[in-house]
Amino acid sequence: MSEATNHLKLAFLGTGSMNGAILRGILGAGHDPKNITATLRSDNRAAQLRELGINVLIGNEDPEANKKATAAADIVFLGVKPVGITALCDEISSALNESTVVVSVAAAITLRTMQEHLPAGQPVVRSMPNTPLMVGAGVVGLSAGEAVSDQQIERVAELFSGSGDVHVIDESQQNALSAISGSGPAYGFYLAEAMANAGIAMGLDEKLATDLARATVAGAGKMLADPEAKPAQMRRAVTSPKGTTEQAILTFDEQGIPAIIEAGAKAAAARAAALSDELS
Ligand SMILES: NC(=O)C1=CN([C@@H]2O[C@H](COP(=O)(O)OP(=O)(O)OC[C@H]3O[C@@H](n4cnc5c(N)ncnc54)[C@H](O)[C@@H]3O)[C@@H](O)[C@H]2O)C=CC1
Ligand SMILES: O=C(O)[C@@H]1CCC=N1
Repeated sequence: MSEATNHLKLAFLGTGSMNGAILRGILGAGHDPKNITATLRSDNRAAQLRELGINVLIGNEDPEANKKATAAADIVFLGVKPVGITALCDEISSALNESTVVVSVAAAITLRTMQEHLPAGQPVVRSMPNTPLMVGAGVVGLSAGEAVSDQQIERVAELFSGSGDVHVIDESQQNALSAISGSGPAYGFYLAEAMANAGIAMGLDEKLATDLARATVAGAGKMLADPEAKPAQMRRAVTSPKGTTEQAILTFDEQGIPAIIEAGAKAAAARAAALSDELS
């Protein structure tokens, strides 16, 4: 991380699963914790966050928490649920400097919707991160609003790039990206869950079955982390002709697993499109 980026003051408003993961990724990449303020609604997880050396403000104790964090920040990450984003934009508008970059991590909320609830000309970035950022293995898609300069989007990209792959994309691709990499960690966990249950169904005890599934999906994921990795080729390397894996893959294909995964991803993207309309 460059010195200039390390010195940026960051505010995380609504520090739950996703903003918490981004924050841990950024700290893991070496950002100075003293330059980070996180807000929470209640003090449930405040102690945990304070252990990271960052400043924590709690909304229930200080109604100005989000505004105070915003006023001191160069970049503000909005990490509340999609339904809460426009109210949060309204709440912080008066505390923003004209050069403060507002980055939303919310699914479905468009740049246009945010811009309508922020001062005219405010630089806004729509992002779709994922939780593996917290272990330095994340993915994020970024789309810049009209007022964002090249330097501002580069700074946001640099912040994320210490803990994951960054893709700057057209906003029209955000829902599809969200359906693959935003929701995708849940698909990986779902696969591990289903594999563990299959082991139990074949008589393994729960702990052994879960350990086998967890470590195997994690190991495959580690191999896939190589940017040159080719999933289909790697799958074939495990699949001996007339061997055991081949029987599993044939069964998956016969039962339509690839089409089921496509249908699931399309359903996620369609939900994002519907939410965009509902919350615009
Ligand atoms: N969980 C995930 O894997 C991903 C989530 N997202 C997006 O991240 C956003 C947050 O989702 P999660 O982190 O899963 O939810 P979460 O419920 O874990 O986190 C939201 C946090 O914001 C706090 N909060 C709500 N209103 C607040 C306010 N006005 N001021 C301060 N704090 C406030 C809540 O108490 C909670 O701690 C959503 O918009 C979602 O679309 C995006 C990509 C992946
Ligand atoms: O399920 C959700 O709405 C969020 C957005 C992408 C992943 N989790």
